[in-house]
Order: sequence, then structure tokens, then C-alpha cells
Amino acid sequence: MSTSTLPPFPDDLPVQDLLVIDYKLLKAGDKSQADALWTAATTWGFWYLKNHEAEDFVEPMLEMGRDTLALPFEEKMKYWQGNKGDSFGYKVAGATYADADGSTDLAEFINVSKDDALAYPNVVHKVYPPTVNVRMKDAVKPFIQSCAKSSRVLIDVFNQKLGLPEGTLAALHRTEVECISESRCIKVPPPPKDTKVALGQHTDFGSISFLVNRLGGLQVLVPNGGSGEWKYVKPIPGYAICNIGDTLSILSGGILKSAVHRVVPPPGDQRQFERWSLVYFARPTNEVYLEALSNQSPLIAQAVQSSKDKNYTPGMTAAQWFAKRQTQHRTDGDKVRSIIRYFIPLKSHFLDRVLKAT
Ligand SMILES: O=C(O)CCC(=O)C(=O)O
Ligand SMILES: [Fe+2]
Repeated sequence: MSTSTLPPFPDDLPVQDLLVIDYKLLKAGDKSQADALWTAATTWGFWYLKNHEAEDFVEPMLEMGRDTLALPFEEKMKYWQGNKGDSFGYKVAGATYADADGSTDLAEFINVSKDDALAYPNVVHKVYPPTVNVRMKDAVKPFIQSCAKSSRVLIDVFNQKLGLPEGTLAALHRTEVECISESRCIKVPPPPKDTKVALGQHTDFGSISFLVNRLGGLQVLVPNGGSGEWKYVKPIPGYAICNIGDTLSILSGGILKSAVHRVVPPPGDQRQFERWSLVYFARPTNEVYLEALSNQSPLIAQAVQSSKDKNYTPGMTAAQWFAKRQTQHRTDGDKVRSIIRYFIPLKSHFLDRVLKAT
């Protein structure tokens, strides 16, 4: 369904106002855009990005997602991400808790590793369904390259504003080095009547997320000093929604804000439609040790000093922390399920389906 035939986002909901950054101007060195980006990233942790240069790849990527997630369940499970901390591949709906009441998420994903897309047809981490492979060259690879390039421009602005030596953050995000960066295509079916949350509240793990969605449902909790109220982020046709993830927040000693967000059922008449979104997660390279870069920036040192209660050193590398985070909210990692699985020698994906249906 094209954007123009979808029902509009209702106009009577609490919406978070966000700044619009013009990527074209930012890339050309425009100072006012860099200042606005800094304000957005240090205040809300979210902003819109226009003229982002990935426009031509959005529809082919969504088509890849539609074809892939329409495959039979058994076929998709051949590319399952597993439940041991890996993300690349297929994520089953219901694999994570969505709410404190124990309800589970409704979102299916197909995640493609940046390394696999750039190396294709060579395999670095994982193989993907034919529906992905046929679009690797013309959609997945150029989409990932475009987002990796724009995230690098944004990262360079943050580097300069944080007073870090030139190229410090870029060196932690080198495209040619193996990392956990990935593209994600998400499908949320029209939710059952009593659904409150479709994808549970979280912060993004990585450095910068680049998101395109068409239906409402994304909600954000504004960091420090916000109202404490969930606000919708209204999709704007042609614009990407970008946000800071935990890694950049840690490296900057909390100066860059990683905001909590979630996905609820699309509002109003939008609720009866499938919700599709597309993300690129720019993440640091695997061996980056996560800590505030206080030794390289007085601004960061000062920020860490003035927030002593916060821990900016998880004591592990980016890849280790990511694996830990990936397993945290999984429904197939809890004790009851493990016990059932021990006694019922079924293949785990069939069991997942059974447990999800109960
Ligand atoms: O689908 C959306 O609008 C947001 C998805 C998201 O937050 C995520 O995948 O981390
Ligand atoms: Fe997210």
C-alpha cells in the first residue's frame, strides 16, 4: 500500500516536536545544521533527517522485507537469529517481552548484517533467504552503504562538538572492520484488540539509528527534564527519523542522549493496517571497549565528573555488550520455557510457535 492511500496520522494525539536536519546542507558543512543536530542529540536524542540520500532504496528494501516475511514459517526459521545473543537473520514475533504484564511483541524482523551485505556473495556471518539475496546488490548493499555514509557525517559532527581529536569516533566505526551494524525490516500485523504495546520499550544499543516508517506507533520518552509522558513521533513522508543509541551515549559520557522508545499499535484508523518499518543501526566495531572518552575530551571528562552516579563503563567490548543485551528480554530464555523444552524434544522453532499460541 502506498503512503498516500494510508489513513492520516490523527491530529489530536500527544506528538513530540523534533528538529528537522537537512543532510544535504549538513554534509556541505552548514554550521546552523550542525548546531541544530547537536541541540537535537543532546536534548531529545531524536531528530528528523531530510534529503538523507537513501530515498531510492527505501521501497526496494521494504519489498525485500515483504517478500521475505511472507515466506512459510519453516523457511524463515532456516535463517533464525537464534537466542544466544546474535541478531542477524530472522526474528520471530513474540521473541521478546513487550510489557511488564508479560505480553510479548508482535514484530517480525529480517536483519541483514552490514558485513554480509558489503561482502556479498561472500559470507562473513550468515546466509540469507533468496528473497534477500536477489536484492543484495541493488537494494540492501546500497541502502547500507548510504546509511553508513550519512551516519559517518553525523558522527563527525558529534566528534567535533564533543571536542575530540579529529577522527576519534570515526576510527571506532570503520566500515571495513567487522561489526554488529545491520539493516532491519520490521512487520507488525494489525494488532489484536487488547494489544497495548507492539514492541517493548528499549533504547537502541548502537551509535545512530536511521529509521523509516509510514504508520504511527513509535513513541518516545524524552530524556531528563521531559514530561515523563509517552509522545508519538509522527512519520513525515520522505524524512528519516534518527536517534542516538547507547554506545554514543556511553562514549560521550551521557552528553548525547539515548532515549527510551517503543512501538504501540498504529493510532486511529491506521490500526487496521500492517505496519512496516526499515532501520539501519550504525554500531561500533566489535572490539571497541565501551567507556566514556574522558581522556580525550575535557567536555566529556566534565560530564562524567558531574554525573558520578552514572556508570559509563559496562566493562566489556561493543560485541560482548550487544550479545548480552540481545538475550535480556527474550521470552525463549526464561526458566519455564527451558524446562518445557527439556521435557518436550521438539525442534525449538515449533515449540516457539506452540508457546506463542498459548
Ligand atoms: O518501527 C519503529 O518505528 C521503531 C523500531 C525500533 O525502535 C527498533 O527496531 O529498534
Ligand atoms: Fe529502537
